[in-house]
Amino acid sequence: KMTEYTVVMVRHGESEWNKANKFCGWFNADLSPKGKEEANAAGKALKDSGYSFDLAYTSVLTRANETLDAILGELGQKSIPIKKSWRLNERHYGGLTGLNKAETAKKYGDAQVLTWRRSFDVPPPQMGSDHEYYDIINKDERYKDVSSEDMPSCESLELTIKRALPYWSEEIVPNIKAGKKIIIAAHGNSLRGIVKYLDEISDKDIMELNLPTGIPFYYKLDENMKPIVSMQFLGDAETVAKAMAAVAAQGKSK
Ligand SMILES: O=C(O)[C@H](O)COP(=O)(O)O
Repeated sequence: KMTEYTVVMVRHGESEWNKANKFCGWFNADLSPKGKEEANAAGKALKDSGYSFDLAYTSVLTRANETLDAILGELGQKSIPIKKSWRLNERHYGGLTGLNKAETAKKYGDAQVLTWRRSFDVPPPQMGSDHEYYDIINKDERYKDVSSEDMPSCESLELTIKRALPYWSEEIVPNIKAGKKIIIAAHGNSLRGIVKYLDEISDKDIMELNLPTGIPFYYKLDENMKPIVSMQFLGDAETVAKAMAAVAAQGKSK
């Protein structure tokens, strides 16, 4: 029989800054009440489908951590090991952090905002040390072990992939291959990076992918980590499509 590994991924539930339609990135926004419900529902959906996990991965951002906790709570699996890494963080939104996405589109145009949000290699403007959120992010204890070379001031998807993939390949993959059942609770763009890599999506086609909040999806991978089954959401197709379209629309002026 062919070796087959299942890995589950989930973008955190709606955050307070998703709700306010603000560029968030490395700002540590909390889950909104709706986001907490989404996280619980994600856990229930996984439970109903018979999932259990041996090991969980998440970023160092509270919205992803709390989503994971809610899921593991629903599964009755709060005691499995949880590994956190800044390498699974959302992409760093640089100078855009804290700006309203629709207002930014009004000011700079929908095309510019689409480039900032979804292009492969165009980073947003840098976050300077005079930025409102610079100290809050850069002096945060959770980054005390991140070297100054690794600490971003803005990230394109390409740069996000460059720091997320080593964690996937060197930390997560060996545990998948060891037979551990794994869940990764992370972010729209860090997960888009992993998905792009797994499915070999082109730099152009990845622009179209908008991950919804709080809906788990799974991959089935062969022994070379090539997808046998790609990105299957635990939710009906129409709900998923609507949630994806809503994410895409966040960056439009109206
Ligand atoms: O960081 C953010 O603002 C969101 O979590 C992801 O944003 P995006 O969908 O605009 O890339």
